[in-house]
Amino acid sequence: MEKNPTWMAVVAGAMQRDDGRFLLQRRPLEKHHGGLWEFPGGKIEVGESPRNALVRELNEELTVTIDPQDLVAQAFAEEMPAGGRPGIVILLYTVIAWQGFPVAEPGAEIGWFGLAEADRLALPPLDKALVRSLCE
Ligand SMILES: Nc1nc2c([nH]c(=O)n2[C@H]2C[C@H](O)[C@@H](COP(=O)(O)OP(=O)(O)OP(=O)(O)O)O2)c(=O)[nH]1
Repeated sequence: MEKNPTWMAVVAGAMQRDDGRFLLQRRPLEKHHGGLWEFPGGKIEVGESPRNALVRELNEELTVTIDPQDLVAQAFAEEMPAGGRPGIVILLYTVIAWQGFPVAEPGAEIGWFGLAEADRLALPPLDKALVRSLCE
């Protein structure tokens, strides 16, 4: 029997501005959870550590540069496999420092939201729990 073939490991970053707001980005419409707001991040690639995956994703998506040591484990959440889609384990890190000004990729949208406001946005189910972990 195959061991755990159906789970996907995803990393995401919580970037907080001096005014207390967090950066969220809107998923492209054609993707799973299209149009919903989420923390920037993505899938861990083969051979990559979670931290290095997040450093890469945030550079690709937002052009910012991050030292892996500036990532602090914040929360995790999981979604069971369903409808032929793999399960997801998502690891959220707080990004305590970054270099550069976050810029969205062409076609993508980013915004800065207070936690109460973020909680009212259309979020993927896992992100509800992740946003709430930041309120604790
Ligand atoms: N990046 C990100 N993905 C999330 C969040 N919440 C959540 O359920 N997901 C899900 C959506 C996707 O099924 C999966 C991540 O996939 P992705 O499409 O962002 O990853 P990626 O950039 O590596 O994808 P790809 O286009 O290169 O295939 O995790 C979140 O806050 N951030």
